[in-house]
Amino acid sequence: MKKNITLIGVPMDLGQTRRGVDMGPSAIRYAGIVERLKDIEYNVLDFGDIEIARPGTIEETIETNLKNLEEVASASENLAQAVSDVIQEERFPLVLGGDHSIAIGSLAGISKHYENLGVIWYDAHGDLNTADTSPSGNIHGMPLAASLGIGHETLTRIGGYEQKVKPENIVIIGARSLDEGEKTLIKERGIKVYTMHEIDRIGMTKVMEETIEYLSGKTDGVHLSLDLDGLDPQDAPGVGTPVLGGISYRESHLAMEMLAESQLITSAEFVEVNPILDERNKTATVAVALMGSLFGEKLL
Ligand SMILES: NC(=[NH2+])NCCC[C@H](N)C(=O)O
Ligand SMILES: [Mn+2]
Ligand SMILES: [Mn+2]
Repeated sequence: MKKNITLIGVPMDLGQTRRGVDMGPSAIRYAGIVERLKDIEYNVLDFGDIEIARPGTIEETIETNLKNLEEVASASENLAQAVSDVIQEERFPLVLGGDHSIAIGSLAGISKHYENLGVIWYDAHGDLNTADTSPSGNIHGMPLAASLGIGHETLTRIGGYEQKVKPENIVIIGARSLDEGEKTLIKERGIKVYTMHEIDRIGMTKVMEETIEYLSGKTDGVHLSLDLDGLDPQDAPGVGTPVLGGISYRESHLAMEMLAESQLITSAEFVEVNPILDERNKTATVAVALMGSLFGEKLL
């Protein structure tokens, strides 16, 4: 992994309806991410935050059931540019959310630098909805579909090009809440998914070994998109859409450590930290600890 990291905060809460997730980047900084990475010898720059328009301030020109579409699209374009610039400077982009809709912008900025980008989607959800299949109209339930080039044009065309990731280059880990349309898409496109069933059954060690093996042969870079709700709500309570029966804190550390060893990850984002719903900044603290492991922190 590269020794230079640039943090990009994305105080976005318009991809869903629970306020507070826009404070995620501050909470993660407060939990000590910069010091943590400097302690393990990284050169860390903090880019600051991407500007997010207040809801309703951009003129609505598109007829749609998607909430805050114009504002999410505008922030995504800005994020894509910032992330792309960081890669151009040969630094590792570490994006701090914000709700998961920001992955649309991250992937738009990252993918043009790779022929065959891999994506690890660590999440309770698939985030594979479109305007037609979404039960909520919340864009944070759509970023993976949009990045496949499926869904509303405004979202699939961010960055000026259509498909950011191929279905065979995606691995979803931790799934336990999928809508019907998402299940259909997973089957039709052949997306690899480790649900909680597989994690319980074969264990996180095997899940990560297989994931690393699956992606290392065919990708020239791998983006980790980690939604804190992939973890069990007991370990990460500060999230807007918690689902019982998730990945434990320990399993998650193991996963990050194995990714660090593999040296496969070339960009990452940690999303859905909502300090208002949290217990004494626990979820941001967990996020920082996981980032430590992802970047090679060791006890001894
Ligand atoms: N990034 C997230 N937390 N996504 C939750 C999505 C929940 C639900 N599947 C929806 O589309 O509304
Ligand atoms: Mn989720
Ligand atoms: Mn998600």
